[in-house]
Amino acid sequence: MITLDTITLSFPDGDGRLTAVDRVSLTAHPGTVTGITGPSGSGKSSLLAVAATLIRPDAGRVLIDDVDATQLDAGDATELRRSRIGIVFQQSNLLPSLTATEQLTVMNELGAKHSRRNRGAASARADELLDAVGLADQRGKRPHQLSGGQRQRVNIARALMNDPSVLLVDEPTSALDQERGASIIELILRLTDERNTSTLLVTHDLVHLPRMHGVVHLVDGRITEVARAA
Ligand SMILES: Nc1ncnc2c1ncn2[C@@H]1O[C@H](COP(=O)(O)OP(=O)(O)OP(=O)(O)O)[C@@H](O)[C@H]1O
Repeated sequence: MITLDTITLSFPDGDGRLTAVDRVSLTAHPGTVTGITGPSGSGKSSLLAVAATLIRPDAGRVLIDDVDATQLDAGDATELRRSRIGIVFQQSNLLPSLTATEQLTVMNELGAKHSRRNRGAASARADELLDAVGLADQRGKRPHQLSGGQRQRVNIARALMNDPSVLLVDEPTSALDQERGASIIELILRLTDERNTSTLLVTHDLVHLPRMHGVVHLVDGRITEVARAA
């Protein structure tokens, strides 16, 4: 579970500061996808970066399974991120020289020390996840040999490698056509259900929102609207 409690985040802006996220609170429960939407510059990616413990907010708490990440030192926050949080960035950041399987197994090396798998178990886990995202027959391919949709599936599988309880996804459909985008959203919904993750999904694509369990709408860093469970 993830709770963002009264998060405020600002950036230096000329002589003053620009408030990118303004007192935002939300909770995502296991097995649900909460959509975060809003116009360009409304703070969606900034909010996700705070949820990912990549940026410390000016104020507010980030509770990951009841641990307040904002109170941890950098090392413990990194450990928490690696063990509990899966992140799918907007830009595919797959490593060009690695096969799909290796993109996942390398995450095992980076995972929290106490939960690291041995090589065989990591490889079996990678196979199982690539199977789950529909890439069982593409395991040996490198990013340039995969389509945009397939690369996004590898990204999603990779984010799940270390059994996160929280899954954070930034604009997963932006580089895809409508049909492929819709199938990526369906995949995230299914994996959220099967793996019981608390998922936050940033999208500006309104067509996907009815499929989400909850939706928050941001304008100028503030929540202006909450639909359903969020
Ligand atoms: N590192 C930064 N330094 C300064 N200002 C920033 C930084 N990151 C974001 N901002 C500003 O914070 C505000 C929110 O940006 P953010 O990227 O979170 O919006 P967004 O809703 O994700 O936009 P988009 O849909 O275009 O990706 C914007 O005004 C942006 O210019």
